[in-house]
Amino acid sequence: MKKLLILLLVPLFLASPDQKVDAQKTNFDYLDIYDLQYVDDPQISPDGNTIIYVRHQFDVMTDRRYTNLWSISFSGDNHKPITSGKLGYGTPVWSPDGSRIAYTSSEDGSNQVFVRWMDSGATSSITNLTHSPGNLQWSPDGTQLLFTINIPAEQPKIANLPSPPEGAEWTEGATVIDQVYYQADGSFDTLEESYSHIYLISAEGGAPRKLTDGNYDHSSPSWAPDGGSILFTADRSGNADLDPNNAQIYEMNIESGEMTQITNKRGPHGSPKISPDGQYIAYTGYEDQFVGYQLTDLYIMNRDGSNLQKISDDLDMDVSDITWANDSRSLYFRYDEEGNSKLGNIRLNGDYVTVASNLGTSSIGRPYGGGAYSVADNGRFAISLGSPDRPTELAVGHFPTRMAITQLTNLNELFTESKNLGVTTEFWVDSSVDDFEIHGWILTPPDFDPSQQYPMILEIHGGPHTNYGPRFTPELQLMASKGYVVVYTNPRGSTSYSTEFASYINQNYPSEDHNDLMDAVDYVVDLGYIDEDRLYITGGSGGGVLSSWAIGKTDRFAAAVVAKPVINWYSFVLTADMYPFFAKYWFTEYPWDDPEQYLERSPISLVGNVTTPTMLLVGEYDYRTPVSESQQYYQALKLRGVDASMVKISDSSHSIASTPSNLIRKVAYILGWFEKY
Ligand SMILES: CSCC[C@H](NC=O)C(=O)N[C@@H](CC(C)C)C(=O)N[C@@H](Cc1ccccc1)C(=O)O
Repeated sequence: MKKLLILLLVPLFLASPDQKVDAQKTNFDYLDIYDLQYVDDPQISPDGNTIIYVRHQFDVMTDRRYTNLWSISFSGDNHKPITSGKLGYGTPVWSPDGSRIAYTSSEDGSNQVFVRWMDSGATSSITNLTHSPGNLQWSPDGTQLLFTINIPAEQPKIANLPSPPEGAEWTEGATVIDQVYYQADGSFDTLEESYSHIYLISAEGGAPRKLTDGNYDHSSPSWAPDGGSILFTADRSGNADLDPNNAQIYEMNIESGEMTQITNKRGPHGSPKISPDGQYIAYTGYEDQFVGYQLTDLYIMNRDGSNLQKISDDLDMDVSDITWANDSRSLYFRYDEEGNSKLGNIRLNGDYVTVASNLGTSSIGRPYGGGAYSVADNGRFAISLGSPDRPTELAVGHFPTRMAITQLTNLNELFTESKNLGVTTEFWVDSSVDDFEIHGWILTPPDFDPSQQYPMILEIHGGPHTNYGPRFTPELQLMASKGYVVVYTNPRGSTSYSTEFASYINQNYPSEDHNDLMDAVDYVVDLGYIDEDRLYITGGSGGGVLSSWAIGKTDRFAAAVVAKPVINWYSFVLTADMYPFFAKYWFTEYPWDDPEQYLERSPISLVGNVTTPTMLLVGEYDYRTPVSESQQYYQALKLRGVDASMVKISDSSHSIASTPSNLIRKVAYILGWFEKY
């Protein structure tokens, strides 16, 4: 196994002014997507000696992503598969003594919990569930496992219908909906009303015991170190659907089932975890101000909820994925800083340090943040390590000794050795509106020569409270490999800079984020290698909002592809899957009470200015930004006589990139449209 040493903070990737292509290599192309392999969810054993990780691969024949579990030692030796085949294995968790792992798999046809004894390799499914398990957690003594499943509630019955005569072929029937959430992006069928409940099962199998009840969702279970109780979050007010963002922390005694509510401030209380010494509870969240962006902080409190303290005051970046250090004196956490996904360690007094940078995800789409890690009792850790130049690999380190991060896998070595990729260069530009500086990246084509003139694509991220960064992005690499300079930025509203920057667009979106995008375009055009007659603009979701807004404000773009946009906030909040959240947090009134507020921020209000040839592109089953949003814009453009087309991607939700062929279609239609103009 070849080991690569990576410095703790990898310096930023500056493009050489003149990129040389290797004649032995070929440019990255559509079908190459199927050859990529990604490391995800690395789980280090409690003694820090072995890492189990999830390997993602793609099957060109079935067009599916499949996952298997692999094992490797901390030294990089003994790299071997735990599972194989295309059935899907994931969410591995080590037993506290490191003798077993539990994981989920659909090997038996439906998703079940499996346990594997690591010394012998003996493996067995220990459940026989009718619904998929999640959130697997070993009890501290290793005898039991907690998990959650979604249990359907009783369905409404409004009509007494006659049965068809025997042998008759009638139409399917009707779908009766009376719950608040009846569609969720990613689930193509209408949702059944269901609630997430916590179950306990012996690690050797048998009948599971249901711990929670009622028509409430119970999430994020975790054990107390003595194994006598568990923590979880739930909104048991009875109004959780229409009044989101208000889950509280509960402690339940395992033996008696007695439940105590520990928190009561209005707002989300995420992932509660008890310190190994049993003294504190840590959780992530905020006190709800009913606006779109609210910084997620890290809190600690005593076991009974007293002495609540926010310990992440100095960070000003969202905290997620917390893990107590073994000595109960600090916590590990994930955060994004200036478009870079990081692992940090924070002491109880709020002092924090970066443990590792450049964490990566398994996305084949655009360069959004994220990543995964785990930490052993002795401070050894494993991360999913990203880079702009290759898919995510596995890396390890040792926090107490500040050991340099060591990359253990090189699953994509042959891929990177045989492909010419675009090169990512960072830039900052002063805002033309105020004192903010706007961060962006230029992805230049493999054979880039700055003395030549290139077409340019501005690609805009969604969220809007997310961030792009110098991360591997097959979607944008495909555009670069076809000869485009691709520019992407983090306009105001993006996370990973400051609360002030992210919350600027609270109930004010889109606004000066548009100016930030244009400042970035001006900056890159001024570098001298962009053909100003071939400026193109695209973006998805929130990026669809901003790209349609932009062509209503300027005609500088030769063509636009507006992907899965919101075009009309009034119709959006009454058709989108998460409508209670959007209506209550992104606007101050309901649409019928203040339609002006909705219209003035809707791209449809500017469609009368648009002359730019525009393609709409949307997944046929997009329930986040419904197809009707794209249709409104398409029909308005047609009525105005503007060149327009609309591409509906079959079998696609909002996450078009979750199926490789749909991602390929998305890029091919975007580039096909731009080539026309
Ligand atoms: C609690 S915030 C809910 C909004 C959510 N945020 C996640 O990023 C979201 O879906 N935002 C949309 C725009 C909104 C519906 C107007 C969005 O821009 N999505 C982004 C990010 C994303 C990527 C993959 C799956 C879900 C969201 C996008 O599609 O690029």
